[in-house]
Amino acid sequence: MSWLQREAAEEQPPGQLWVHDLGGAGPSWRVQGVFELLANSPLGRWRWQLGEARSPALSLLEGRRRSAQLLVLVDEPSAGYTALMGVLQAAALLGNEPLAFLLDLSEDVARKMGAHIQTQAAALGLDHVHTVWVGEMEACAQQLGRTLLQMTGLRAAFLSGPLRLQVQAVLPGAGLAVRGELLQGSVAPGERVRLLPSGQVLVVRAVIGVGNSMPLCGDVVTLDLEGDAEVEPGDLISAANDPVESEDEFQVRLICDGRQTLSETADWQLCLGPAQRLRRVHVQELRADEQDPGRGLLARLRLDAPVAFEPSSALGPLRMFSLHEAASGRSVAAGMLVSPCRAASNIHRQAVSIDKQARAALKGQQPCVLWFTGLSGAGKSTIANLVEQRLHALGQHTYLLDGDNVRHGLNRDLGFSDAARAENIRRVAEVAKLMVDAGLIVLTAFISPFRAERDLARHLLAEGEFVEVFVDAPLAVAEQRDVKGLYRKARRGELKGFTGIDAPYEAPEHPELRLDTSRGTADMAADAVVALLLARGMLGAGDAATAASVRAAFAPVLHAPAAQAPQPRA
Ligand SMILES: Nc1ncnc2c1ncn2[C@@H]1O[C@H](COP(=O)(O)OS(=O)(=O)O)[C@@H](OP(=O)(O)O)[C@H]1O
Ligand SMILES: Nc1ncnc2c1ncn2[C@@H]1O[C@H](COP(=O)(O)OP(=O)(O)O)[C@@H](O)[C@H]1O
Repeated sequence: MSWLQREAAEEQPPGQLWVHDLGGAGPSWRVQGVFELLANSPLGRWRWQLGEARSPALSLLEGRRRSAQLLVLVDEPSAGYTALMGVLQAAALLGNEPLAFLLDLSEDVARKMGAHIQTQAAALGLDHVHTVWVGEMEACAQQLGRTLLQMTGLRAAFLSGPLRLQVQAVLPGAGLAVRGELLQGSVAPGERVRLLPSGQVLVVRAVIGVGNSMPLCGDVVTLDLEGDAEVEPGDLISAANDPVESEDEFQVRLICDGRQTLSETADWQLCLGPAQRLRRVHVQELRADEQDPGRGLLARLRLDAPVAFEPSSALGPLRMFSLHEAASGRSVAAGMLVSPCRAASNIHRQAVSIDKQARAALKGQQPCVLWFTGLSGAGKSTIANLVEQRLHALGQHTYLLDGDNVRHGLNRDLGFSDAARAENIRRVAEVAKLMVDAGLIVLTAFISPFRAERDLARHLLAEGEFVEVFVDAPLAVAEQRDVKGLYRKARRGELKGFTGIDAPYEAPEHPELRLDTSRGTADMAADAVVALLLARGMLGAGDAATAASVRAAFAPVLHAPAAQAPQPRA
């Protein structure tokens, strides 16, 4: 057993139970007995924590932020139906969270109250509300254990989503190892993951979970990671090609402790998810929700650094936070991220009558992106240029986005770290998508060394709109060409992190076209690209006459033997 495995096994935490006590008098000795039995039960090592007596919304939100299962303790018949309603409304506010009520009441009162809870829950559209009666302690512990497993099981539904793991601890020792709760998806050795908010891409060397079984959502796992990155508790590890967003300014909904009044001028700290990492935050535009005063306050928050978030997610740790007074550390409110405040906030998508198809039809073409990827000097720019000339001559509307040029303008703030390259490609992909929406045939010529970012670009576009062209020249050939003298500099050690020398290039596995530029000429390669577009019916889509003239112009290429023109991969 490695030190990492030993450490992971020792620190495997039990399930967390967040208890909201409706009456406020604390759990009776019988309830404590039930919890005691549950803590040592084969149905899970549940550890309970009593939430502070505060508003139900605040309390439940705090529990979900910690990723705990929510349990409401009802121990007086007079706890009243209004209070119960408050809890159910809070659960609805949080978005149909699984919730259990533990009824420490006489049997007939418990039965009536249980029926009432279920009726009200159904009226509010809550599907996952359970009631458990505290009768005989052993039986109650068993029923509660099964209920909790069922509630946890709901979370296993998240297994199919993209990976989301919040880092709770960075383990000391050699290499980079982190521990955190698997919130969604799965993770396996060899996978590329993206650390957020930094955007760094790392490779998973080993996953140490519970025993030898595959870790499930809710499990705490330890990841042994390959790569160099600054990781802190609170960071999020996500699927490399399906990351969540990061932002530093949000519209939020706040639920305050009844005794507190918030002020915009005070110093606040925010804690997102269960990782307990506090961030300085500036509260702005604090106001009541006039349309729905019962749902707390609305505010705009600006953090000192971006955080990974997913307001639309059902995962509490990616959208629920607690707010603390900076001076005392006291928690004064809980809240939910509603949306990021980008420059374009308050702008809503509008159905437009002139859409991509209409624009493309006017141009008589089928918009797409020709994504050229390959080593520096492989021939991306040369070939993309020639292809654009050919398409232009055929009356097609094009635009060429070239690495060197974009880096002088839109992306002048980006260097060549993994994260900067990823952001470079993300922005280019977004721009290309807009241009496709405008009806253009877009050509991009970027090294784009990582598969994940190229996949991201592919997924931004509709089926068939992304044509990946692998401009494949062996490193030795590209290096010998050394168009800009950069390989020589890199070999002399004057240029660090140069692709192919000391920075990686991940060749496409299934490109639409592979061009071996060490064999054919640039002209032949350009013809092959046009031939592919023709073969796919992507040129001259507007009218039959254009289509015929395009085909006539490229007849020699279409019939060229394989030896002369590189052919698309099957
Ligand atoms: N460290 C390092 N690694 C690779 N390339 C470097 C580097 N530093 C500068 N250059 C020059 O930048 C061009 C590549 O920019 P890209 O935007 O295409 O790169 S990336 O794919 O986003 O990583 C590339 O131009 P091309 O040869 O046209 O690809 C290089 O001229
Ligand atoms: N078959 C070929 N395809 C493309 N370029 C070629 C080919 N054979 C030789 N070259 C030369 O290789 C160099 C490629 O440079 P460039 O297009 O700038 O590459 P990159 O896009 O990777 O930066 C050019 O000088 C070009 O003339």
